[in-house]
Amino acid sequence: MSRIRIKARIDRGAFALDADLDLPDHGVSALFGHSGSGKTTLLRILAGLERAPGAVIAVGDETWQDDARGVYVPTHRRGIGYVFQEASLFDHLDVRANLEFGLKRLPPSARRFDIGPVTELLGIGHLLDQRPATLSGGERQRAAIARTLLASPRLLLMDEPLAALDMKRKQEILPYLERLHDELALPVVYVSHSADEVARLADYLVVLEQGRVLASGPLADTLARLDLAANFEDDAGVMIETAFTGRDDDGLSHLAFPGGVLLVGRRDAAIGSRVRCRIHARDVSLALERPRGSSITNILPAVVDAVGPAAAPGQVLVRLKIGETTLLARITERSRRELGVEPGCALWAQVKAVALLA
Ligand SMILES: Nc1ncnc2c1ncn2[C@@H]1O[C@H](COP(=O)(O)OP(=O)(O)OP(=O)(O)O)[C@@H](O)[C@H]1O
Repeated sequence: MSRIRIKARIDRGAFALDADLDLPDHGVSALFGHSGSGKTTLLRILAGLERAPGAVIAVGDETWQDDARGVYVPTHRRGIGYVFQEASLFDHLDVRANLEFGLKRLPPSARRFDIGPVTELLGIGHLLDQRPATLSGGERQRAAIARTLLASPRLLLMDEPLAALDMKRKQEILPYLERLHDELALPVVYVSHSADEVARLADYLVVLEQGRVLASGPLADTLARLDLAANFEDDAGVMIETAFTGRDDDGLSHLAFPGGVLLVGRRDAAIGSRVRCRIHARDVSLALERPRGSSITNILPAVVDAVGPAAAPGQVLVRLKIGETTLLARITERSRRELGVEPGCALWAQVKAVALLA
């Protein structure tokens, strides 16, 4: 299978980056890490905006940098679309002219996307005659993404595209980013320091810390790793792929996963459709016997797989298996001791909240 290969070192004195990554050439790969961990630096090296001496950068069968072989493809010939935190649009042009800007520079044979489908995808068809200054932050960002797509990139790089937006605008734009993910055959490398954003949008996750790659793997497996939980802090938790299997008369929807079923609020979906669920470790508690008289709907039989430290002092994370599916629970060290929670224990996981991501 075709891959995105990034092998790069850079030494800035106070900061050193040393990465050797092999990302899938499809879907969304997230670069996650705290501020200053090197996410943007890595993206800039991939784009050719910053040159790491000796680096090897290859996307599929195209090599963009291999200094040992004297290969260096400049940024403008890499076929990259770059979306930044702040939407970059020409303020003196209306949205339509902004969109046409990238498109018109390409010969028709090189155009992968058309204005109609792209404006529909990003929900900006009604904004085409407006100037960027009259748009909301979320609309501007959607227009900027549309413009980038219309330049027909081979690879889309997104650097915290939601960071400048408030929560309401973030929620407004996320469904469009999901559609991008589902409907376009365009690999995306997405920089974020939000575990929840990553859980919602990514397929593959790279965790960076102080310029080093701590982990690199499929999203669900990587979010479920106990040794990384401290990096996700209060947002530690898993992502579970489920299938909608039906609804009870009282409106509760059934989401099946390998090992069990989650019951969630009303959801209108086609039978069999896939739903991503996010369960934070902070929303899972444990009981040795099946709780009775609890208002919690999702109480699942589980077996303890491993126990590790949580980011907060006095707390631990417990990795659980429910059939083939992994769940994380955050409890206090005292509860762990008192309940005797050890690998191999069979107990009950009470899930207080399930966030439906798509
Ligand atoms: N042009 C530069 N020259 C020197 N140092 C830089 C330069 N750009 C970034 N740095 C430093 O390199 C380190 C990594 O920065 P980078 O922007 O890659 O991190 P990041 O993970 O993207 O952070 P953030 O989430 O805050 O954007 C930081 O210590 C930063 O101060």
